Amino acid sequence: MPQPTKSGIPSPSGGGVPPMMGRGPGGPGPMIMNKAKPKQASATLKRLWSYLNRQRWGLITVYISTILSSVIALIGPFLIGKAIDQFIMPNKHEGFLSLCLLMIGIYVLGSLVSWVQVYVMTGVSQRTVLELRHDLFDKYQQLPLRFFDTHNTGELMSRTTNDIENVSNSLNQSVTQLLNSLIMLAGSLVIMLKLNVSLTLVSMISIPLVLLATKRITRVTRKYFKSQQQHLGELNGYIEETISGQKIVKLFRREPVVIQQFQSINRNLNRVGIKAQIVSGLVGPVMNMVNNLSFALIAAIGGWMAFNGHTSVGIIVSFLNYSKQFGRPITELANQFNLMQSAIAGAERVFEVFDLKTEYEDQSSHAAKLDTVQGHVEFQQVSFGYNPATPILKQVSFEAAPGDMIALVGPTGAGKTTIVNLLTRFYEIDEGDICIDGQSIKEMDKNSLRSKVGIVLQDAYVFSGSIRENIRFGRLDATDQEVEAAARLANADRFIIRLPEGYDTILAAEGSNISHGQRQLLTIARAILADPAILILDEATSSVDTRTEMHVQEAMKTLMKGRTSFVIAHRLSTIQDADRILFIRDGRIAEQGSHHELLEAKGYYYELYSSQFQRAI
Ligand SMILES: Nc1ncnc2c1ncn2[C@@H]1O[C@H](COP(=O)(O)OP(=O)(O)OP(=O)(O)O)[C@@H](O)[C@H]1O
Repeated sequence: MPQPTKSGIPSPSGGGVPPMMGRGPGGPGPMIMNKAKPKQASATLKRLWSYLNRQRWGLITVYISTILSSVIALIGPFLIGKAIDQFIMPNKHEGFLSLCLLMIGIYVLGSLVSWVQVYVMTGVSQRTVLELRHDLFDKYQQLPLRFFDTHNTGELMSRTTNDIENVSNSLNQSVTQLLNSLIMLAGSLVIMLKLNVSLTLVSMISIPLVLLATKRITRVTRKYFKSQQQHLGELNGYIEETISGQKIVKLFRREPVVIQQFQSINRNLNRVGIKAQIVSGLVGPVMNMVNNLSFALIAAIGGWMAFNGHTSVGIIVSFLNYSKQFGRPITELANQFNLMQSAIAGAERVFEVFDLKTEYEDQSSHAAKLDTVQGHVEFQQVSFGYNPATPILKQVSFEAAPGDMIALVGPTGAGKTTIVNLLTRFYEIDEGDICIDGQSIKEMDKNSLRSKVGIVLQDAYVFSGSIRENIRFGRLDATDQEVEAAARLANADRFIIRLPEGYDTILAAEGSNISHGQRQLLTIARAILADPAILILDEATSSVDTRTEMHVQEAMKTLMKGRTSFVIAHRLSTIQDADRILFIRDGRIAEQGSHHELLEAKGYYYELYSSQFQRAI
């Protein structure tokens, strides 16, 4: 079972520059986002709508309650006008109380319906973002490692949290308000036309002004909102890297540099944030100004008409109320369009990930599922580069018989890890072929292939959770007895039973409460439990003490028994009895043979061996 790696990027070696200094989102490779043509806002909205529309019944309830509350709001001013013209002006008391009670009843009902609308809409929008978050996380699990090489963790987290949160906030308000505004607009217009046509025409002067201003402002706000989200992603990425690399930051006393770099990213975010807020904040005052001007104009003209007996005071009061109601939805529509820009910006960043190809997309539905694997592995003229422009492996060919132990040695950066990365199809080869038991891995189902290949990485990765859960990650249906048996075979049992909580000890994030060697033993136990036919071992002997090293070596030997194993060896002492040693140099197999054959050949291996065991020769 392949172990999850945090990323495909080789872990920082602790050089003079902390890992977070140069790396940001983006970089070379074909899996980069944000380079695609900017999506049309309407296409994004349509996609967002398809998510929202999955809550059909909730939405229908929202529509009905919105229509009801809007109609109730439309009836109010009509009744006020009626009260003035029929009761107050003629000084008539009979029936006035009933009208007042009717008005109170209608407003109470209006509030109740609004509450239902808010309640249901909150559920609808929350479920929508729940699905969005689920689909995004699901997508992350299906993207090839290449994607994670070029995007940093914090930035991806930002998409899952901030961007989706933005969508949620906007959806919650916009859907109901948009509908409400449209109904109010249409309703007010119809009633106003009925009340007074010329005054209605005066009210409509503001519409083109509002439309023009909204169009201008929203275009700019969407750009700034998206930029704000991008900068926030960058900021989160930087925080994540700096916190993961705290040890190195402290060791190299780079706190001031890190703070300074953070400050620079923070300022950029602040700059864009201010712009986004200022521009979007313009909408309210601009709309209010237009509406107030139009209100004053109607009041003046209407007042003049009432003085001259062209219409009644009640009608003018009703009309003024409607003209306010007519102006409000226009302002709100403008505001909602503006707010929607933030949702669109967030959704665009989420959909960008959705549009990436998963690593299973090219896989044919007839891809072979492996049953039992003997473990015969053959590399045939394999060439590969992470980036097509820089080939890393060149024409690599070798063969391993079932149960063989193949050691890969050679200088750093020669391509040893790359060779094993290809065996699990973490990356696809450019040329040549890799066959397991005579069948090309290209034709195999990836999951099935990976279930036959176990990896124990140098950078032993454990999850937060109990020790038992961590070992069981190798095979989810394993019983407690099987988990413990695997731990015993891996020599991990000794340290586990000495812990106060034993197998139920909870490991902190990334296993920081146990030692590196212990983490390694756990990952060996995990691989034993998974029982793969083929094994990849990235030897980690440098960071553990001699006793632990002995335990790790012993456990690895147990693990390798009866399996085809590929061992990336850093110390040559451990691989002398390998069936074949491949000396990798500059992406090619420079030499291959047994330990003795290679010593006799007096080539690269001999040189390396001599430098490590000068006295032994
Ligand atoms: N994910 C990646 N994206 C791009 N280039 C990579 C990636 N991983 C490795 N490389 C490059 O590929 C080359 C081979 O790296 P690889 O990790 O296979 O070397 P290695 O022999 O395992 O080295 P080491 O002994 O230091 O682990 C190096 O030049 C490295 O920079």
